[in-house]
Amino acid sequence: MMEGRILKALSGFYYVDTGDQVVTCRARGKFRKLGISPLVGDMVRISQQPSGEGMVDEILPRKNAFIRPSVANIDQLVVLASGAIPKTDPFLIDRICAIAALKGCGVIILLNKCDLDPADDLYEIYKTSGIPVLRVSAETGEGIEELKPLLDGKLSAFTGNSGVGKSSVLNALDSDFAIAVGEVSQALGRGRHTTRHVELFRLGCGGEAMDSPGFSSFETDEMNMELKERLDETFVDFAPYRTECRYVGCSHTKEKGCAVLRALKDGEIHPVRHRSYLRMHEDLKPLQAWQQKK
Ligand SMILES: Nc1nc2c(ncn2[C@@H]2O[C@H](COP(=O)(O)OP(=O)(O)OP(=O)(O)O)[C@@H](O)[C@H]2O)c(=O)[nH]1
Ligand SMILES: [Zn+2]
Repeated sequence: MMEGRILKALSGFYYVDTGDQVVTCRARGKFRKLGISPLVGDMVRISQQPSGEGMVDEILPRKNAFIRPSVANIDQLVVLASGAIPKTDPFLIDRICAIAALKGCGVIILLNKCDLDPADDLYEIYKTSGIPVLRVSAETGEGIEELKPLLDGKLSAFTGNSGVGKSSVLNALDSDFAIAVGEVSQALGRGRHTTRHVELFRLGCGGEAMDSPGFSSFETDEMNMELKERLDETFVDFAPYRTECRYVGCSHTKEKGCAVLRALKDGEIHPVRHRSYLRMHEDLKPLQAWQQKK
């Protein structure tokens, strides 16, 4: 009996890192009967069959799980953004941050391509939000050393709009990343941009990371009743105010005596953050309990 983390799931095989080796495993039939599939990021108990084949016997309790990409136990989302082309819409960042908060995941915002553009607007928005924000450049290496300790000991999922530099930053952190990803693509006979699977990569500086472009499809998959009910909790910058509103259940949209709106007026909450909140609040409005999947 060994324990390890699933690094990769491909064609019914699970690649489990036990610390000193990566064991290729199949999953016990009971999981399918129970309707559970082991996910990348899962901590599992495995055993070795007499034939030498590994078997996933048990999935240890998950900290969290995501639908697309289907991964588990993410400690933090590293949200890449850029002030240069492609310029990042703060609404994308805010949606990701809200869902991360809902799932008990940390967030770091990286303003990449700062060699081209310092992304002052984005920096202003997040500086006061309580979400760590760091300027980096995969090109010049700026900020990369400061980033390393923030990743150490954690499982981080790198996300952000296409072309923002996720792979480039991962390469700047550890040049073996490109090689590891390249090998997989070659084995599959297609480029990495078309590969659909997710894979964890162990960074030389400590920590594990995954490149997960799929997280931009968050808005459709993870916009659910729970988010609707807890939306204001997921805006960490509202935390000091949202319990101070005059009315219990205040929606922080137009109520009299709303402490969030007061903080907005006083400049304590950035207007762009509150605008994102209003937009999400509107988007979630039509969602009814009966529409919930599963
Ligand atoms: N000047 C500059 N260019 C960068 C930087 N980071 C990435 N790039 C360039 O931006 C382009 C996109 O970078 P990628 O790392 O492929 O972006 P990605 O986010 O992984 O893109 P997808 O895989 O499409 O999601 C490439 O041409 C990079 O060379 C940077 O810090 N500065
Ligand atoms: Zn309020």
